[in-house]
Amino acid sequence: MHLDLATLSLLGALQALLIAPLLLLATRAYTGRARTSLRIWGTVLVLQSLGWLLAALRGQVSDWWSIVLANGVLIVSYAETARALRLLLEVPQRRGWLAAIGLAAWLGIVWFGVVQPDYRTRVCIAAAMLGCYLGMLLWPLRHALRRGGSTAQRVMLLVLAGAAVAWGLRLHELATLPQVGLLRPTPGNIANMVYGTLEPVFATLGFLLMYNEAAQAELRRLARTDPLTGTFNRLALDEEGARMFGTGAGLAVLMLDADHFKAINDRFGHAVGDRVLATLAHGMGTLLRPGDILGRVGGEEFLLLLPRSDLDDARALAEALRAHVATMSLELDGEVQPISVSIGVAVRTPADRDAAALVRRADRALYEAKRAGRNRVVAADEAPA
Ligand SMILES: Nc1nc2c(ncn2[C@@H]2O[C@H](COP(=O)(O)OP(=O)(O)OP(=O)(O)O)[C@@H](O)[C@H]2O)c(=O)[nH]1
Repeated sequence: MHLDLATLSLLGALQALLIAPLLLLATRAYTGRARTSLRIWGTVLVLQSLGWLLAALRGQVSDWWSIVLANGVLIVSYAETARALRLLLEVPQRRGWLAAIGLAAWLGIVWFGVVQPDYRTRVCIAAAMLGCYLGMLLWPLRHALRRGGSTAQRVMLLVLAGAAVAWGLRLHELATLPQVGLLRPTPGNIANMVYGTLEPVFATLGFLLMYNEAAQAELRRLARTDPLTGTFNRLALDEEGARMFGTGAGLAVLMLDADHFKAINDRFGHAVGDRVLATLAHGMGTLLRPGDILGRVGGEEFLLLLPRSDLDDARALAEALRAHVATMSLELDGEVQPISVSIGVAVRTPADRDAAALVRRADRALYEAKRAGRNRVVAADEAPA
């Protein structure tokens, strides 16, 4: 069987070129991080196809095209690949490092490509650069996989490992074969070209799987978040409440309600009222322990789930929250406006059948706190303090 490496390279270029517009078109339907990562990946494919095309023309066009420009374009595509994947892995971009590694490699390749031609040194430089980029992906991927990881991340790990193996073979040949060259049909070169030809499909599949996973996680986060305050919403509170109740451990629930909130809305307007709610949520959030769950159940009412807490813990936190809010001076339209919250507390008892029963008792305690004059804490089944 005769494998023509230039033809393989062209096939890789064609594949990447066919997939790229589909991805770039698809970006229109998305926003935010999802859109940015898809766009970067689409650009990566365009750059790769251009790079492979120029590389395939080695010997037929000047070295400035097939070495200097081809490598420059491919290096940018590898750096952008790392950027797109780091975006999906939610780790800092390190754009400075990506650019510095790419530039150093490109300068080295230009020097040993045009000024003092040396194929072996060029391949070593390219391998070192790819090694750095691979490291910048494998490190966060390893961390993600250690925390459980996902199928998509494992697929991406295989794709990256495939690239490392193909390059390892190429380096091995570089050290052992007397005659080397990009388009010589040696096993290492063939493995590299075959991998390079298939890579746009495999890597894009891995990327899309990871992308889909990140999009799902983002959707789930949005579906569980109250957009006004950034705290959990009722759906998340129901789920978390059921989960905490299901553990059988101690559980306390605080129902908090801003006092005379209607007056703030009436006087300063709904938009200012919204800002007050966000400030309240943020202020209360600063007093919570890891694992405590704060959410808005609606209007000016918040629910706080306190796992592994007894009545003393819950009352102490409720009192701290009440006191903290009472000292928050809100400057609204140039006026300092006092604000307070009333809080109902309930802790799990053997009679509670589910978390909802606990919430109902906290709600009744809150009603008692309001009735007793507001700005106070009342525990369920207790007389108002
Ligand atoms: N700005 C803003 N106001 C809201 C929102 N949801 C509900 N409200 C308002 O919150 C106010 C709640 O009023 P009430 O239920 O009478 O309670 P209150 O004035 O706080 O009085 P007490 O709870 O009895 O102390 C109403 O004016 C609602 O319009 C919201 O998302 N944003």
